[in-house]
Amino acid sequence: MASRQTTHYSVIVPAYRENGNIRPLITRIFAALRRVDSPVPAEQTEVIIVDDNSRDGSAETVQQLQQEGYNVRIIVRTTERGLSSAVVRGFQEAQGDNMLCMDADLQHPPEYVPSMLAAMSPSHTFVLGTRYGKGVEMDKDWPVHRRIISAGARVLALPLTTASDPMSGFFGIRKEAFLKARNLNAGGFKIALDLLIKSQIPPHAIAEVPFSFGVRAEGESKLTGKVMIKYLEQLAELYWYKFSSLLVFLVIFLIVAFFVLVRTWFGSPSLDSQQK
Ligand SMILES: Nc1nc2c(ncn2[C@@H]2O[C@H](COP(=O)(O)OP(=O)(O)O[C@H]3O[C@H](CO)[C@@H](O)[C@H](O)[C@@H]3O)[C@@H](O)[C@H]2O)c(=O)[nH]1
Repeated sequence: MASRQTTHYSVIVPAYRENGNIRPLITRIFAALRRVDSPVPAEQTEVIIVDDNSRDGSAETVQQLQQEGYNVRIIVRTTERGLSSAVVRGFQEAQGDNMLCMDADLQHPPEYVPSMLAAMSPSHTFVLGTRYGKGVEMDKDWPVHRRIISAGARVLALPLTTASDPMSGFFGIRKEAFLKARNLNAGGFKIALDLLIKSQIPPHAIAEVPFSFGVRAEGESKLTGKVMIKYLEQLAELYWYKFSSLLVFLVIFLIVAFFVLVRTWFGSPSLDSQQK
């Protein structure tokens, strides 16, 4: 197992009832990292699974994988729940400077992990796996309603960021950028969007990596109506976060402009009228 000092790369996997996907995920990540052409050494990479007390054998599977020599550990949370807060916890625990987040369900291709990890640097502090890049095709089995929800969610976020797919759950951030973020929204699913704004990632610091979003290998999606409502709440908060100072400036400007106009229209009392 890699020692604390040599872990430069961390992969964070939020997981809830994903036991069936954990073994193929971990073995495929490390197979990709062990390839001779991998830009990132497997020995310098850790995987952290943040599980919300699934009680489906996930912890035992991780234990077996550890015994087989894989650098993977599991954090089992018993008092907290939720995808975004699980990702934040993983980032807090990560030892690496380059931190990647991906789903457990193999919708994010594990073979992309080495290049995604390597894409982060002090000048590219954010890497985004995008489903809207050139030549990317959505899996034809991806349900129509999910495509519509995804497109709608993306349009609503357009004024907030230049990133092409801020809804993506396949993204990475450098530790120093993550540490800049304050008051992260730990509810809902859209932690990448929150980080892009609250870590103040400039457009030129975002490296985008196009990938094809597959369908779930096993288990069920946890994206419910409640998660979508949480997204709308999050958007309202982010709009306020990003545009409130502009709004205050605009209001002050309008008030000043109003008084200037009133003064110009009605004029100040002339000297003549004052002398009368
Ligand atoms: N620890 C923890 N993990 C969770 C929870 N809810 C979901 N997860 C884990 O988070 C990952 C994504 O959850 P899914 O339920 O599979 O989400 P999805 O519907 O496929 O949505 C994905 O794609 C969206 C884009 O369409 C993304 O916006 C979203 O973030 C996610 O990546 C999976 O590994 C899942 O086990 C939770 O409450 N706690």
